[in-house]
Amino acid sequence: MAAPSRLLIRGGRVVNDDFSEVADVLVEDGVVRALGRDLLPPRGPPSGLRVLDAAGKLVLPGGIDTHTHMQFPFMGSQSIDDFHQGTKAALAGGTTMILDFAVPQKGGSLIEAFETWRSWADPKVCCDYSLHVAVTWWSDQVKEEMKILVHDKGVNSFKMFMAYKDLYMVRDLEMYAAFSQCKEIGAIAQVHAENGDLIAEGAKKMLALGITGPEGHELCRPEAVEAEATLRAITIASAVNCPLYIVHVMSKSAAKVIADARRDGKVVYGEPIAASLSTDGTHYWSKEWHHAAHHVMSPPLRPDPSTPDFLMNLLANDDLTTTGTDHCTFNTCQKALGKDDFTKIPNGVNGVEDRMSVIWEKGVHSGKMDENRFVAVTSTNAAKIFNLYPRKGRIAVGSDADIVIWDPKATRFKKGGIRHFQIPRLQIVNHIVTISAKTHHQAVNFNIFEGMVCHGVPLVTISRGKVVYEAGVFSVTAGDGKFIPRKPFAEYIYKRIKQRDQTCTPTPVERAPYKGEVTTQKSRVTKEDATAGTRKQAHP
Ligand SMILES: NC(=O)NCCC(=O)O
Ligand SMILES: [Zn+2]
Ligand SMILES: [Zn+2]
Repeated sequence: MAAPSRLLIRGGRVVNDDFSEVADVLVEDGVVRALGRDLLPPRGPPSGLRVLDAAGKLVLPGGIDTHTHMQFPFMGSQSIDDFHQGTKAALAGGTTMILDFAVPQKGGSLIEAFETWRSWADPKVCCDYSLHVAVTWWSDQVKEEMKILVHDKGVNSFKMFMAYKDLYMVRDLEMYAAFSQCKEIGAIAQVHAENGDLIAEGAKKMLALGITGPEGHELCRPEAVEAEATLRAITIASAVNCPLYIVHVMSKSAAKVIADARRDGKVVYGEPIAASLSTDGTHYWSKEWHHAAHHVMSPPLRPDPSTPDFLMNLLANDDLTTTGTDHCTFNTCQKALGKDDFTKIPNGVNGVEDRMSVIWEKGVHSGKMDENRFVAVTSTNAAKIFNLYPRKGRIAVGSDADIVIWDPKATRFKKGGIRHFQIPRLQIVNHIVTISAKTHHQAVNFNIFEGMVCHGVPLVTISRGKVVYEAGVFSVTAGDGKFIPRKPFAEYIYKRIKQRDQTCTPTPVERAPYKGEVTTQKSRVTKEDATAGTRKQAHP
């Protein structure tokens, strides 16, 4: 990346998760150097300082998308957004960091998977990124590799799949072992919570009924299948006092399980995604096969149309904590691998470019959350959980200058008549964005948010001090983004865990030794003994 420029973002309303204030932000060498009123000298900007006027706009920490799958080899295909186009699209939507997943095959090395993903991402990424690593099987080698990944490679989160039977699915005892190791090395356990056995049986049943279309995908994995696995994962994590993060919360039932667990004091976090917060599973019944197929993801979107509102309310009140997208895109011809059998449709939807505007629209514009909560759920909470805070997820002196100048007002430029202008590949009318596959920057040829009108618009995106996207134009090159290593034992999640280890570990009851008679133990109980025993009990 070219030498970071000096920037002064002037007069905007700086929004953090806990506080908003009108202030200038001075950016130098990729970080925030100063924050305050009237930072511009009265004689004007010194040479080499670019001034961005943010009056009337919001100045937000860049978004952190906690869940993406760029160029993921999956279900006989590879997701079409690679680390280049996918991260460029992220920047256009106001997201300045993604957390992607390195996923080894069963029996494969976690470290090799991690290095493979790095070799794909490093030369291509346009925004900063980090990697979660999946645990798809269990052995001493996996246990050791988790430790190495944490100590030497900057990983502090491991994901277990409870679904995708025979591919990635792990069983309860494997999860117990993996969660125990996470706790030992200071990582957070993540789960894709769905009962893989029930799904496999349900899928057979649907196919036997002649249901081969995308509706079969939802029918074989109803809400209870997600809720049961969510509760099971929380129960296992709680048994080993390990912090747990439930990825892609898709249903009201699963969200209720998480909310109940949090109210019970469990250290568990739920991540709804842009899709589950704004659209629903009625699309699976569309008469257009390609339309229905483009919504196929796991867990599925829910046919209950009250789901998005419900999840957004829980996100607003902290029952749910972060937001991702599970951005894992496949073009129509790739989805068509499953044209005769829904189980073969590559799973995944878009969202990396859309998340910020969608959550603004459905969360803030709707009145469910304020601008500070918006920042909490789109960046700060993720930064805290994954130990990136306050480098990321905050605008403060010393933080990385990952900043978005955000226009929250639909008609602020209007002075008589509609100001309607078109800038390359982004259609804005009075700064209202209408999402469309025709104008988005994502590689995929379909957008599940097609036609959604959003009032919150990223005008300028700044990545580590450099303006990378402005008025529809990119100034970024593949490889400009950086891998951001993460340290273990994030205080935000581990303070409670450590304290509980000290104070909540069971201790034996101190009592005088039993001095009475003890029956002799027999190596094998005969039928006569058993009968005699029963008689003895019945007539003491
Ligand atoms: N979610 C999905 O459908 N595709 C990506 C893989 C996963 O996260 O389960
Ligand atoms: Zn998943
Ligand atoms: Zn995923």
